[in-house]
Amino acid sequence: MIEMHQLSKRYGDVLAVDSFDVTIRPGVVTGFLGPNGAGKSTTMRMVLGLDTPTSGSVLVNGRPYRDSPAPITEIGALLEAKSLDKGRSARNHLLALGATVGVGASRVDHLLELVGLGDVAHKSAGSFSLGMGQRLGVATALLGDPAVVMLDEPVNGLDPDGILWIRTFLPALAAEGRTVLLSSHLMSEMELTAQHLVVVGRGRLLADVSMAGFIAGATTDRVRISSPDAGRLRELLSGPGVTFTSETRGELVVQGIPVARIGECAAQNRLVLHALVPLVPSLEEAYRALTEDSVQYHGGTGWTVGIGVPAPARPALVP
Ligand SMILES: Nc1ncnc2c1ncn2[C@@H]1O[C@H](COP(=O)(O)OP(=O)(O)OP(=O)(O)O)[C@@H](O)[C@H]1O
Repeated sequence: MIEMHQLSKRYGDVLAVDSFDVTIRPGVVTGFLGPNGAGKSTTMRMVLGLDTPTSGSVLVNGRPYRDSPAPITEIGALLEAKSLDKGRSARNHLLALGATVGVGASRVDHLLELVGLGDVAHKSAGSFSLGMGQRLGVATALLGDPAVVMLDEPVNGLDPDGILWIRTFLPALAAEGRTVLLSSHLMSEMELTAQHLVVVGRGRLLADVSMAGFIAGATTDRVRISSPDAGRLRELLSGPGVTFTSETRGELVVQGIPVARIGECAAQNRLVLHALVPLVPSLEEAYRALTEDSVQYHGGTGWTVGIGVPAPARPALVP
């Protein structure tokens, strides 16, 4: 378990982490989300004792990580996949690290197989692709069979097979009773992997809530209509504030008009409906709605972050 108590970090004028009160619990994968510069890496560095909090504290399994008598069994982390001795083979890299903490060859070989590097165990880690380096980083994090696993962007550079592996592997680690904290900018993967979310923006805690609660709190007013009279319905529903975001033969997605009004309109005009479905937002839509005010670094394409509609009132996302 990771417990943050009023955890804060200031770099000069920048309050990178502002009074986080968060507990990352065992048994589930917790996703750590936030725009660039939100404070995720700073938080993870403080968890590991690599950065000292300006104020507040963070405990790993009940004590500061620096005070742990057997740190490698407390927490395994992947922060920078390429921080390894590139001259060594993958196996020798793990053996060298393992030797400092009493982990032997059989566990190293088991881990290499587990992360899919068994066939290249004797290749130089310096020749590894980004994705292979990520796999080796995950193996390194797991060397000490740690109770807490913390991975920063582990999916970065992985091929589809590797992405699928992370998607099943991390929930399996959590199901064993471990605490798993995962940061990623890949929303679709996060939605499939994490059961709980901690969302930060500009150093502030924006949400600490279950995945289901997060998505349920962000309603969209998009409705999918399937009807042989789709063209006529479109004419009748058109008006100020109403947009049609997708249209194929016999199907419309309309935004800006309540679902009940659409049904009434169809009934009044004796139009046949095959389906009238309020659309559930994706994690990406829910995330953008919550963080659109917290994005500091916008691209220069004229594209606006956010889903184009005002964020609806949402239930509290921080306990
Ligand atoms: N060593 C440092 N010195 C000064 N400022 C720093 C330092 N580390 C981070 N910052 C600042 O703290 C803020 C939070 O940075 P951090 O790297 O924690 O964000 P992040 O959420 O991990 O971003 P990203 O998603 O881009 O990795 C940023 O404004 C960053 O510029």
